[in-house]
Amino acid sequence: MADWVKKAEDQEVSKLVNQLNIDGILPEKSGSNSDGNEPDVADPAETSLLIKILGKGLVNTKLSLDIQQKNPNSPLHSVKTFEALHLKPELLKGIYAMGFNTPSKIQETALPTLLADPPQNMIAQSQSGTGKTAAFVLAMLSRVNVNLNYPQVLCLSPTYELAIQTGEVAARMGQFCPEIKLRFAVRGEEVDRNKKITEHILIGTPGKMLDWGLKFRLFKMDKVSVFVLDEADVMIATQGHHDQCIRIHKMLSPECQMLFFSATYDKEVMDFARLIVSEPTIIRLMREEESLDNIKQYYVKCKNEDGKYNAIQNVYGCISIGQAIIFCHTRRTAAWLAAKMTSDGHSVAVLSGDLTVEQRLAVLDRFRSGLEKVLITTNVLSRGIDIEQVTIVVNFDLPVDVRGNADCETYLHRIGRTGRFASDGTTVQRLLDIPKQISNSWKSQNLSGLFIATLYQ
Ligand SMILES: Nc1ncnc2c1ncn2[C@@H]1O[C@H](COP(=O)(O)OP(=O)(O)OP(=O)(O)O)[C@@H](O)[C@H]1O
Repeated sequence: MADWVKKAEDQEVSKLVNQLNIDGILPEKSGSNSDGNEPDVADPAETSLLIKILGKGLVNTKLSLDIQQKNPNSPLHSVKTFEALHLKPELLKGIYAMGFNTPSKIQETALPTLLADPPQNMIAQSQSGTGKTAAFVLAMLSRVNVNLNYPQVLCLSPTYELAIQTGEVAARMGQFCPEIKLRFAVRGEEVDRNKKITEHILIGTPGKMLDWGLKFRLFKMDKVSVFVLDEADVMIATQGHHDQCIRIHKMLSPECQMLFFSATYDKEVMDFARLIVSEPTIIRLMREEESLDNIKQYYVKCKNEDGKYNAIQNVYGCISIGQAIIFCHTRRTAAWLAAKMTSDGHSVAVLSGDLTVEQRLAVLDRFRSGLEKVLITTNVLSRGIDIEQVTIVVNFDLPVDVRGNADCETYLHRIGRTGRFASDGTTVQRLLDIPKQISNSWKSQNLSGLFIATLYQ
């Protein structure tokens, strides 16, 4: 991320954005955040959960895999069918019952390594929805020895909700293997401290796992044979989780198979991975470069928020718009804009960080089904959420990072349909193509702010 911003800052558009009077609309960096006038930031765990729940099944991709092997003794191969993995028949039945016919792109290569004997360590990075969870859950279920009644598999997730999601996949995939016992190590789960844990698989959050394994010694960490660290990128972003994961990792035996999964590719994630996983096979599904060919970008210079509002009215006055998403910097601006647009007769929904995940899902459901035509939101919705029928994206406020610099990556996520972009900066270059010529009808009078609209064709 930091590299990306650096790269972007070197480029003209970034300078252009920074020259603008964005500071004037930045909220104060300190002080109370109860008035909704601070930048609304996305919580990575909540975003991840939202993406999972909203996901419409497997993301099919023709992208190539980047594979690196640290252990030359581990032969690498890929499979085109689940049968080729020689799984227990009950597990195969579970996979088919879930509607999986063939392995996904990442599963083709990851599964043989995940299931190999002797076990191999793995770091896998690929975007949300490409089949990572299904892959490691299958490995977890296949490694269990049901004759040994103690935890053999630990799976760490960053939050309660994400752990439950993984557990549900495990329960469905293992539905024909009732002898495999699973337990959640999450808040609210109480244990009898005088009894050892007998379940084979523990899925939970790092704090609870440390309590059960280290503080109360309810199972032996060094007897665990598979350790899965899921959503490692979100884990790092969650206060304290990084250190707890490392504490757990230190207690595992050197023979334990270490598996590490992440949807992002930042250096920080990779550094963390290297601490946890020795001699890994690294599998990365390259990120797709979003084609911006069918997207036209316009900017309108405006004096202030009222000027931006007039610009929106102009847009609505001169073209017919299906559905629109409007991004604001703060909840307060979002609420102000929503009130104004509503009073002008627009059907408006607001999605900001003060809503629970359930409420956000409800708002998105209504918007997706067309009940509202305008969705006003903040950075809580910048990544990974794809609403097909949206024809215009408006950056009422341009995204800035915590230091107040242009956040070009977030800009790209906002305007892109799926949030999938190349990491090599080529799309940044395309930002320079923002047409300098502005349609007359979009132009408002005294210009100093900036407003960018993106039209899908
Ligand atoms: N081989 C497959 N065939 C069909 N559907 C699949 C297959 N593997 C996974 N899926 C489905 O695709 C969706 C995404 O899979 P999965 O949750 O494993 O991806 P992921 O990469 O872990 O995503 P996330 O990072 O959001 O957790 C799920 O609905 C899952 O049931």
